[in-house]
Amino acid sequence: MTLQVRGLCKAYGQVVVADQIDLDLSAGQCLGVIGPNGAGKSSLFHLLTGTVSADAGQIVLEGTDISSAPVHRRACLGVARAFQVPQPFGNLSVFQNALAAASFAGGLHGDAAAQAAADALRLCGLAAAADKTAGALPLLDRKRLEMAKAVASGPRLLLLDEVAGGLTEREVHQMVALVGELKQRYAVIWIEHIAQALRAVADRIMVLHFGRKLLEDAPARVMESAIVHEIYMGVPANAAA
Ligand SMILES: Nc1ncnc2c1ncn2[C@@H]1O[C@H](COP(=O)(O)OP(=O)(O)OP(=O)(O)O)[C@@H](O)[C@H]1O
Repeated sequence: MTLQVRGLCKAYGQVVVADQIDLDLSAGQCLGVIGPNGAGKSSLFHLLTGTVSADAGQIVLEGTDISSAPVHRRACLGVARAFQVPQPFGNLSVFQNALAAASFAGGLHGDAAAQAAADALRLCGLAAAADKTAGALPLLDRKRLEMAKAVASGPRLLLLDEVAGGLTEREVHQMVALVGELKQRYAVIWIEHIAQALRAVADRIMVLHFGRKLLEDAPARVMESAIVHEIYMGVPANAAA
């Protein structure tokens, strides 16, 4: 098991962002995460990466308890995140961006870092763009680079934060194909508002609301569930029965 989370809790005063969250995820699996604005989706990623510390609960990555580990330690152990808004070093080349991720987040040096960067670019469809200036890439390629940086760091757990947001329908298909490739190697958690993208690649979808896991099930069952209709469309669960 790549990731085991037990009883994860976090509140900011009265605002509960994680309420006894349990998760189990293995390499080869993609867990989709949905929920209305403020449900606690981004907070879950902050708690997993360590940018925010939990009030209670346990996070175990490949058998190592990382609950109290700082951000850089978790990154070296294999927690990687691709952000919704790509944040490349705009003046550096695509390759240099991937190399920086392999070096600083992945802890690699010399040839090993260069190899990891090249492999990540190839996997993410950016090999031909390696020498381009990162800031000049079109949006889909900037998103690919965001994923490649995460891959170059040597992840075990890949956290994808709305990586399909802002893309055209055709580009969303390409992103789905890429996530499908990545999940064959890593455990993937994907926060995404685009339902058909999650349906296409997620093995399970978790629904968060006020920090609580309301549901975790196969995508089709989640999308058809009365709970999801209620929290997104205001249709009372008992009215759908
Ligand atoms: N540092 C903080 N201090 C106080 N409240 C916070 C803090 N970070 C998040 N919150 C609150 O916690 C709640 C959950 O926020 P979070 O960003 O996790 O939600 P989300 O599901 O990712 O929402 P969205 O879809 O809008 O990105 C929100 O009400 C937010 O205002």
